[in-house]
Amino acid sequence: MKKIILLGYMGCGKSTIAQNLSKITNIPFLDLDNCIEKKTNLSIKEIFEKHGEIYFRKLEHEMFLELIQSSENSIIGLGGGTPCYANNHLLLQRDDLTSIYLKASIDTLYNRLVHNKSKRPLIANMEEEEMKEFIAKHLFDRSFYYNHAQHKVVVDNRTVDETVQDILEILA
Ligand SMILES: Nc1ncnc2c1ncn2[C@@H]1O[C@H](COP(=O)(O)OP(=O)(O)OP(=O)(O)O)[C@@H](O)[C@H]1O
Ligand SMILES: O=C(O)C1=C[C@@H](O)[C@@H](O)[C@H](O)C1
Ligand SMILES: [Mg+2]
Repeated sequence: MKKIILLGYMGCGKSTIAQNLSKITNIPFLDLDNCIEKKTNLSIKEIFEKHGEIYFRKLEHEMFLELIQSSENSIIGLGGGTPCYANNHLLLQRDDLTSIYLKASIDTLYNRLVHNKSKRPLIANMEEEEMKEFIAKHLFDRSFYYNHAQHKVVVDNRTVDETVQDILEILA
């Protein structure tokens, strides 16, 4: 069985969907952000604060490689920016992986992130008014990388269960 990679913008539901997919399929779930936190013993927020984003992107690339090179079956939830740095987007196309972009609109992302931004360093200090414009621009820049995924699932107006079903159809 190929490793399943879920990717997409912050708040698109990678961690939530991966956890639910894991319960149904019995395939273990690994969250790339959590793996980095465990390895460094620091939160993502602390890594950004203490060492800066470039250092985080290096750790992220190394952890991504480590996870896809292991022989274990797994569902891997990437960080929101993982495909956009260090040529990670090219790894999404490997034959031994199934990569799935969870595609959410600007409105869906804004509504999910606006009250839940403190653990996300890129938006933590932003006023609500500037957040929507930031998400719109950022998503536009990042879509090029996200679109390298082998599959795309639109998550707007879908429940967690519906999105999990959409993914199961891709895997069937
Ligand atoms: N239909 C849905 N599918 C997925 N998540 C949903 C849905 N409806 C609401 N949510 C909520 O949206 C949020 C999605 O956040 P989640 O942490 O899963 O995203 P993420 O893509 O892992 O973000 P990050 O890149 O910041 O780790 C959660 O609070 C989740 O409960
Ligand atoms: O979108 C991003 O660049 C990020 C998303 C999170 O998952 C974390 O990986 C970190 O906060 C950076
Ligand atoms: Mg997550």
